Amino acid sequence: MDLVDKGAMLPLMEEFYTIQGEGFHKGTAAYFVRIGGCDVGCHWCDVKESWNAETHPPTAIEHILSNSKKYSDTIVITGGEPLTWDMGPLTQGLKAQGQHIHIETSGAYPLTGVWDWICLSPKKNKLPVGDIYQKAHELKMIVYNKHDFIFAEEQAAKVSKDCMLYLQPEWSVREKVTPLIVEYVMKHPKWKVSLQTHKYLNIP
Ligand SMILES: C[S@@+](CC[C@H](N)C(=O)[O-])C[C@H]1O[C@@H](n2cnc3c(N)ncnc32)[C@H](O)[C@@H]1O
Ligand SMILES: Nc1nc2[nH]cc(C(=O)O)c2c(=O)[nH]1
Ligand code: SF4
Ligand SMILES: [Mg+2]
Repeated sequence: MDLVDKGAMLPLMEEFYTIQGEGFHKGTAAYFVRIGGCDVGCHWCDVKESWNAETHPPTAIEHILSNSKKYSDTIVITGGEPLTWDMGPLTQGLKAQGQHIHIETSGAYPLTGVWDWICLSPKKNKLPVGDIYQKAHELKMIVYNKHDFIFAEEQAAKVSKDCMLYLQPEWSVREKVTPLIVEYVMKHPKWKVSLQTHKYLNIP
């Protein structure tokens, strides 16, 4: 649809007020906006229901703007893969309301929108494109197996020197990989551990 192509409407899956569970801003209250649509296809993705954009109603950005304003100064745009869509209109609207805007992205599509915080989480099957490596504030690598440490270092070589580096266990194998991450971070202290703390807290 034309309005979706322009970013004036977006396939909205859900919006919820919670605590950022992961990465640098872990522990901070934030309003999450989950946009449907992703073709990256991570086999361990914890929101596969987001993938098919057609199952999520095209929603006017004005609706997202007025809802988000009621809840928080900090907005996290996630998905699905939010950069599937033009994030310009939504983020300009949020900025105009004085909100801080964060994105959770694989970087698989060109960066659009204005952002206060970019969390880049690269995926092997569809690598980040364009200049997002230099713009990312944090790099959050998911560890499912041992090879993911090698992939993590390859990706860390591409980000800016000020970018925070996180290793996060893939949830279904957390008992196996968390000890490996702990050992790795002690050996390579430029990395920090990120846990999906919202799942331990039983919050969204
Ligand atoms: C669901 S994704 C949506 C945003 C974007 N598509 C991305 O992958 O960055 C949000 C975050 O959850 C992470 N994630 C997804 N499934 C996970 C899992 N099973 N275990 C740990 N982290 C996961 C992603 O790597 C990403 O950092
Ligand atoms: N609480 C909470 N924190 C999160 N950080 C990143 C999430 C995401 O799915 O993008 C997420 C999420 O789904 N819930
Ligand atoms: S890129 Fe993100 S939303 Fe898409 S499949 Fe991977 S983890 Fe899931
Ligand atoms: Mg999540």
